[in-house]
Amino acid sequence: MTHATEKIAVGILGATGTVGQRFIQLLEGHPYFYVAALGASPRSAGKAYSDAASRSWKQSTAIPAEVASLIVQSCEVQNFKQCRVIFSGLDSDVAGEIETAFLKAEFAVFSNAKNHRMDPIVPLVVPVVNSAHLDIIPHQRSVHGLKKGFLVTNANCSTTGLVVALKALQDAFGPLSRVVVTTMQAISGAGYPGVPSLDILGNIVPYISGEEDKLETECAKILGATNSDATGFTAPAELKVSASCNRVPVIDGHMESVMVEFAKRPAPSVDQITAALKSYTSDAQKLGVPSAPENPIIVKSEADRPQPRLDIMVGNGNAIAVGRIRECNIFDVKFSLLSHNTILGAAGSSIMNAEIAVAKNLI
Ligand SMILES: NC(=O)C1=CN([C@@H]2O[C@H](COP(=O)(O)OP(=O)(O)OC[C@H]3O[C@@H](n4cnc5c(N)ncnc54)[C@H](OP(=O)(O)O)[C@@H]3O)[C@@H](O)[C@H]2O)C=CC1
Ligand SMILES: N[C@@H](CC(=O)OP(=O)(O)O)C(=O)O
Repeated sequence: MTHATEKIAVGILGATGTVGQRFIQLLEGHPYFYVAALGASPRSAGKAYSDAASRSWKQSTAIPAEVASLIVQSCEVQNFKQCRVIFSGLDSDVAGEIETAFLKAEFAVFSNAKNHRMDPIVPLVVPVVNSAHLDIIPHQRSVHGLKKGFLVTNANCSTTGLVVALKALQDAFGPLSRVVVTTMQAISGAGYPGVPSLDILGNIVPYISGEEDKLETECAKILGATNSDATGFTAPAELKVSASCNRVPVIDGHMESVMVEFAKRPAPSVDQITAALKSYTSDAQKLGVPSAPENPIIVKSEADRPQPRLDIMVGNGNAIAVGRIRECNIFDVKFSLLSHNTILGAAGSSIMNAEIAVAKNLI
């Protein structure tokens, strides 16, 4: 059989960027999807992908041959008619309007950009945490008068790693009251060409524009639930998150130092917390989608782990690594976590969300 009869045609918007490239790499040989169209800015439109991305391609695998020769399109709906699914890695300066146009044209849109994340009828889904939030899609469709189209967003990449651990703790021990997180974020988080080498080599920059606000607001939406008629989301009342974000000279992988306080007393012990993190499972696993990691959380027992260079590919980049779980003399527990910012933190989550949407017959 041909691709078209076996697999679902997908388009990638922002295909030349850091996230777009990761989509192309992860979709090579994907069992459900094949790349049928690519979009980027007017600077790239009209060129073969291999020419448009010749300088910016930074993946450790080559551009797949069937993608290299595709002509990059401008991000207009009529250029993607053959696609059912749109993965967006668009710059947030343009993502809002372009993604809305694709939604209204009945595409299933999976976005990495911040623009629609806090929209009250858009699910903000980390696939190993809250895929149940896809239940709002029938309501979203009815609001927009759509039959097949919908829009799902991923979280900010630092939020993504954090909420996996927080969800495991919330499921096991009830509501969390306070979370303090300090991030050490890789330069690939800033896209390409990103942070100038003179700013980051041998240095740490204690500021990432807008990042702390996103961590502080997105966690509550993700850790909340859909309301009883699946027309909105309710956030956990108790949760307060405070974030401090830093850019560090690491290529891929966001590390986070996390302190957590539980709402209920007495707080669980370090052993109970460790066991809960190790045994955490997600709906993505239960649905058996191809990208779901066997264990969403890998607990490292060595005193000096996780580390980006050694642990970044846990679960093929779709799990998080947690270590240094210990008592905290201000809150209840503290630990370090690591997640892949362009896999689980971006393209990998979008792809797993789309796999889940297929499993739930939304596509
Ligand atoms: N990098 C990461 O770790 C994460 C990124 N994100 C989000 O994902 C999105 C992409 O990020 P990233 O890949 O890092 O960014 P990049 O800057 O590397 O890529 C941006 C992409 O957007 C395209 N683009 C820019 N302007 C336009 C335009 N006017 N019309 C159409 N396309 C345009 C670019 O095309 P061209 O090459 O032609 O200029 C490029 O393909 C952003 O919204 C970002 O916030 C989310 C989570 C993690
Ligand atoms: N701001 C993140 C990446 C990103 O683009 O996030 P967002 O999609 O929330 O703007 C980083 O710099 O590491």
